[in-house]
Order: sequence, then C-alpha cells, then structure tokens
Amino acid sequence: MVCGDRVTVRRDGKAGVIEAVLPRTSLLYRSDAFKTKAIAANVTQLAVVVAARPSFSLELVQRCILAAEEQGISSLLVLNKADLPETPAAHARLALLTRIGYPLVALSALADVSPLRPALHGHTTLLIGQSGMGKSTLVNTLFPDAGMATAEYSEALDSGRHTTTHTRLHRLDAESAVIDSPGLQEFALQHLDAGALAHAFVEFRPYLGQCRFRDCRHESEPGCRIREAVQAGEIDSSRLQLFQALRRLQQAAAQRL
Ligand SMILES: Nc1nc2c(ncn2[C@@H]2O[C@H](COP(=O)(O)OP(=O)(O)OP(=O)(O)O)[C@@H](O)[C@H]2O)c(=O)[nH]1
Ligand SMILES: [Zn+2]
Repeated sequence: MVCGDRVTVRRDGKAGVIEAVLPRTSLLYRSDAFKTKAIAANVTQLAVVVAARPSFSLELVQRCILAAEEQGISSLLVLNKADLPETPAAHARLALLTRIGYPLVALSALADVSPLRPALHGHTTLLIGQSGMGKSTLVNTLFPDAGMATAEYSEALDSGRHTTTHTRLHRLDAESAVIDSPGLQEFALQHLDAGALAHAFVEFRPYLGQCRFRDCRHESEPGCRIREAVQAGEIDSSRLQLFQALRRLQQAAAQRL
C-alpha cells in the first residue's frame, strides 16, 4: 500500500480494518541506483516546485515529468519565490518546458498561494521539488492545520535542509487533494524501457514509429525523424540530448543486472 491508495475499510468495534486496496489509476515510481520505489497512487497531476534560489536542476525537473508522463499523469510547473529578483531568469530556463506545453504558475508561497488553487481543483496533485524550493511553505499555507516544520535553508551552501520526511495526503475539498513527498535530490528512471522513455517525451510522440529503422535509437541512424525534427526546430536539441543520456544510463543499468 502506498500514499494515495483507495481502500475499503470494515468497522471492527472502534477500529477500522483495511479489507482491500482498490485498483489504481496510476502509480508513480522513482528509482535510485539500487532500487525502484513507489511514491504515490492515484495521482492525476504532478506539480514540480522550483524557485530561482537555491538553484534547481532542470534535468531533475524533466526526469520527474518523464516519470509522470509514463503513467499518463499531466505535469504543472510551480515557480515559487516569484518575489525574488532572479525569477525572470528561472522563468527563462523553464521555457524549454513551457514551449512544449507544460503550464507554469508563478507565485510566492510566503505571500499568496491563490494563483495555484484553480490548477489544483479536481485533481490529486503530487507536489515534488528539490529541497529548499519552498514546498513546505506552500503546503503550510494551503493547509494551515497540518503543522509542518519549515527549515531555513543555507544560502551560503546553496542547498536546502530536508524538513519533509513522509509522503502525506492533504485533502483540499471533496474532489481535490495534495500529496506532499519528501524533497528529492535524485530521480532515476531505470524503470522505464527505451520505448516508454521515448514516449514520455511528449513532443517526440508525433514522430515515433516514423524513423527509417524500426529500432532507431535516434542517434546517428539515417532517416531518423526525431533528428530531422530537431534540425527543423520542432524539437529542442537539449531534449534529444537528455533522451540519449537517459537511454545510455538505462543500458548501463541493464548491463549491471
Ligand atoms: N523569498 C521567498 N522565500 C520563500 C518563499 N517560499 C519559501 N521561501 C523560503 O525558502 C526556504 C525553504 O522553504 P521550505 O518550505 O522549507 O522548503 P522545502 O522545499 O519544503 O524544503 P525541504 O523541506 O528541505 O524539502 C525558507 O527559508 C522559506 O522561508 C517565497 O515565496 N519567497
Ligand atoms: Zn530515429
């Protein structure tokens, strides 16, 4: 059983006994070098929290989104700390993803989280983000009764301290919930095979299956539609580079097994 699971419960005196876990509409995984772990079930939307300070990894953001895509889960970018003067630069870095169509909500969790509320409605949203992005602050403002600790991050080290240790579901209203998961520094995608990985790059989808070779790796094969799309400016070259890097990591992991 993981956070977000729906269960049937039988009353047993004052206690409740879980009788069954209902079928899941989605199950999000993340891997590290050693194992693959389920994070949350029945998530319908991923919200990746980033901020201009401390700096965030654009690759990590993309890895989270790719894992969500593989489960058919849509993603949303939350650019927190919009009050910081470096915010426009962070916004510009995220253009790689907003151009593809991922929506972005900019806000300041310290000041006002209302810009995010419409995007949360009707969804079970998994909040994910690197340490220090202000995820706990955001959750505290959304759910003032949850009583969570917010850490002061170390600006000198440009890194955050972990304050969230458990994955937890907060109910917003009858149709909406937010799942808060621990800050992450690593998000491997070893559990995706090459086909699933290519499909997780949403802008690749119109071209998949159109390369000259069925088993095209989109590297240097002639007649590669993905590379043609990069040359035509339809796919960003850094996205193809990320695909290739992740595919090599997959192969290396498969060889270790
Ligand atoms: N300027 C500014 N600072 C913010 C904002 N939101 C959060 N912070 C600060 O960012 C720091 C990190 O916030 P947290 O909420 O602890 O960050 P977190 O992402 O939950 O980090 P972990 O708990 O380590 O995963 C704190 O010093 C917050 O006060 C914001 O909107 N603007
Ligand atoms: Zn190809």
